[in-house]
Amino acid sequence: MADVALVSKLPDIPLIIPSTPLRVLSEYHRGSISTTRTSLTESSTQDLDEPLIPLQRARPRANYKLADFIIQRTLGTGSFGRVHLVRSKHNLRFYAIKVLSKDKIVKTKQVEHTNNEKTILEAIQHPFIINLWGAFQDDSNLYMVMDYVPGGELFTLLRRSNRFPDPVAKFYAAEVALALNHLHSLDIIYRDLKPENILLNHDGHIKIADFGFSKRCSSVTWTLCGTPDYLAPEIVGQQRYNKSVDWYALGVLIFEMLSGLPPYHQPDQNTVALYEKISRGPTFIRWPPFQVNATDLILKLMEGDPSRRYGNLRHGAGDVFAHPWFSEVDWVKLKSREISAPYLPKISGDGDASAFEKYPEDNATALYGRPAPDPWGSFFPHFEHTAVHGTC
Ligand SMILES: Nc1ncnc2c1ncn2[C@@H]1O[C@H](COP(=O)(O)OP(=O)(O)OP(=O)(O)O)[C@@H](O)[C@H]1O
Repeated sequence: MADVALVSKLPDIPLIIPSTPLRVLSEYHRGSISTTRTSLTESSTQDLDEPLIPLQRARPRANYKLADFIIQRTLGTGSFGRVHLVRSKHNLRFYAIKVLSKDKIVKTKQVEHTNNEKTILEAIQHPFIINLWGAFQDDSNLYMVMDYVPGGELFTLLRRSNRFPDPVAKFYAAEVALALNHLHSLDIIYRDLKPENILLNHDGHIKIADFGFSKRCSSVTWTLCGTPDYLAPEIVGQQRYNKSVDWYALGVLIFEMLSGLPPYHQPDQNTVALYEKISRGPTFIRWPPFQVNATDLILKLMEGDPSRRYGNLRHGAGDVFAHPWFSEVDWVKLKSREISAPYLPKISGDGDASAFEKYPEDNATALYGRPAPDPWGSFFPHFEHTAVHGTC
């Protein structure tokens, strides 16, 4: 392990952040996809798994209800609902609540993914992964109460900076690698790594959010899900795959951080053309002038054959940690957040949400907690039915 911590040098490296309006940035947000192939269902994958030891809760059970919070504003929107900044009426702290429409989840066949998100998140305690404090439901929606991460998305910082200098990309990549290693040690595949899902805390360290596609799996699985730019060739090729798809995605992330765009990006490219390029592999692309070690690690992570991919070899994540591109990283100090982050979000106070883009506040919040027919409640047994009726 290196004596000199990476990143003791990092704060000297200026990040050039032009003041691009956030609304423009949001147009480039990439949607995640999820399709469970009909011939091979999720349940068939269970048969291939060795039995898994049930996950333990990382925090004591907390019972929340809508009336415990005052909703402040929207922080983000997703396929099934919104994430709001809220304030607890009891301890006056700020939290983020993700609200998901049960109807939309059922209609898009995401019930299992949503239940996975909740059970997995409540079992994880890691410095670089979002904390889930509790979850509940009312007649129409599911609610997940998380720590509020005020620094915004790494995506926003990257688009505003155009690209990151090598040591900055290395800092974020190293924190992501630690988080992935932790997830994999619990047999969890994350499956949606991208800058949009990496949030920055007040101290500039990362918090990975959005576990909507994460899954416990000790061996292989089949579901086509993730974000097209970040899909490993075996997912695109509809083959079975394992947690090494997360290491592949780390390779794409490093490429995107260093160059500003993902490896196979082309404006107005359709998904079929993108998938063809992913299948052919990164040696066919024109490489920007990265440092030799960076290129080498990206190629080892984006290896098309999972049995030869870094992170999936005999030494597992150890090979990634020991790669020369990471040679300056003091992994122990990094994990304990003793290393200063390269960029400190400008946050004026506890509930400051200026790092997030502004979303029109529709009147959906007025409907939260309202009595309604509830045909889907039993599909979500881990979300307690505790919501009060009426406004919050
Ligand atoms: N704990 C949090 N603190 C601050 N902001 C958050 C938090 N969780 C989520 N967000 C914001 O809300 C956005 C949407 O959250 P998330 O990705 O979890 O929702 P989603 O519905 O699963 O989205 P998608 O459909 O894109 O997968 C995030 O990109 C982020 O900007």
